[in-house]
Amino acid sequence: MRASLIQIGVDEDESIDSRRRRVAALVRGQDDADLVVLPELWTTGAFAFESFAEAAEPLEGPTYEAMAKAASDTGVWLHAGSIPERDPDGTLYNTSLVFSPSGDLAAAYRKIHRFGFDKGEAVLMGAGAELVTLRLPDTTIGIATCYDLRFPELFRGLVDAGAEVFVLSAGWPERRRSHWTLLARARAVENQAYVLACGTAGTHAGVPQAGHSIVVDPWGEVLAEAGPGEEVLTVDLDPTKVATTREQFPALKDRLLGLETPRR
Ligand SMILES: NC(=O)CCC(=O)C(=O)O
Repeated sequence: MRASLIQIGVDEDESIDSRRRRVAALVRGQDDADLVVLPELWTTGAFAFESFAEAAEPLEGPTYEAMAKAASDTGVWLHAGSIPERDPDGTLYNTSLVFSPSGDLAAAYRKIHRFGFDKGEAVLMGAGAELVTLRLPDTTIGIATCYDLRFPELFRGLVDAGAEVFVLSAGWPERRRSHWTLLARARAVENQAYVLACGTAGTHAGVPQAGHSIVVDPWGEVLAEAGPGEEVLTVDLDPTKVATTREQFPALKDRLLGLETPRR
């Protein structure tokens, strides 16, 4: 299974419309991939809080339309990153969209852990309440967004729901890049799962982005890591490695706490 993570440069000198067209063209260039992954809130930038309300879209808004078409034109599964979604009741959500190769919406995930403590996303957006997994032809993906990476219980929940590959869109800042790499590897090791973590490059709202999108295997080895700029990171995964790792080193079976306590 080939995955391409498109680490988009998100700077303020490019309009949202122009970036949307550019990203659609980048997706269309990945026709040898099975799964293409985009970052969090790449239309506005994850830290451009002031622009969320104005840029918010209904679920089936312009980004949905452009990405559904890009997925079907290219014939790939497309995790289109997240959009600032405006629910019909007016609430904003940080919502990730996944399209099938025919351009149908296969999954939508509203970010559960909102970043910003008592400001920014944490006060401007509502919290999602549902874990989301999706069966692809060769594996089951579990979806998470950026700050979620700090909450291991979310990933355990995804494992209990069958996830073998975590797909995480992010807009992670350079300031905390060491946490990004460490946490991506930790989530892979503790869950014996692949982690595909796609971030942004560039600077928006005065916050330099970390880049360094990363793919980690179920043993915690880094298979590929991007640099700081805009880049496409392509990697071949072997989904059977998840089951093999879990059989050969069955630590997940020794869980004693939680909802699904195995008995041996
Ligand atoms: N957009 C985010 O969720 C940022 C998360 C972050 O900066 C951190 O966890 O550190």
